[in-house]
Amino acid sequence: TQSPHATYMQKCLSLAEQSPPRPTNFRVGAILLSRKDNDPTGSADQILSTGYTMELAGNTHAEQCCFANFAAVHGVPDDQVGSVLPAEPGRKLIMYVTMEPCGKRLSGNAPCVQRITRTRESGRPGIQKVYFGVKEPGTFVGESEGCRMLTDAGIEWEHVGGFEREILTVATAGHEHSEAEVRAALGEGEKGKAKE
Ligand SMILES: Nc1nc(=O)c(N)c(NC[C@H](O)[C@H](O)[C@H](O)COP(=O)(O)O)[nH]1
Ligand SMILES: [Zn+2]
Repeated sequence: TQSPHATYMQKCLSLAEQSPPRPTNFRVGAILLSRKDNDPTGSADQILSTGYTMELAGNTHAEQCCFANFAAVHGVPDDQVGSVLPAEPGRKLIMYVTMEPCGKRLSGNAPCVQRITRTRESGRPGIQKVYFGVKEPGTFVGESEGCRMLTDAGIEWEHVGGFEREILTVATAGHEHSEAEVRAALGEGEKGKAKE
């Protein structure tokens, strides 16, 4: 059975390409969906929302826009999105995102891992699993904390391989040394050469 992860990662990449390039963040795309239990091909998936970096006004992240878009459709403020996300038995909420959700932001705005964990408040199941295409490169915050924080919050995560170079190229398009950053993140920097 063909897993749906690659298809969704490519959809997230298309979303990320709509993000305006900036030197101060990464261009990322995110999809929120509801998946029926024991449906490995995602044949019964229901897409609930999508988002990309700076889709909404201000210094907004893809995951943040994904939640904000859903909250807007349901007439609640962003920080109450958990109260309107579906909580159906036999289905799970899943997020696909091109880059590991941030655990820390230089701007000091609420990190996306916090926004994801908050969907599990007041007894609602919220987001159960996050699939991402690359770990966050060290450009802004050094060693990324997102995965560890998701695990600490009891949220599963999984890396979907195969799109690293494309994801990083799109993510860093607004950066002055994008190519070097991509090579470094892929481990093709000085260290990489030594291995050859
Ligand atoms: N997963 C993820 N989705 C995004 O949409 C996005 N822009 C980032 N980027 C992570 C990076 O760590 C922060 O962009 C910098 O730390 C700057 O912080 P601000 O974005 O200004 O709050 N990460
Ligand atoms: Zn974020």
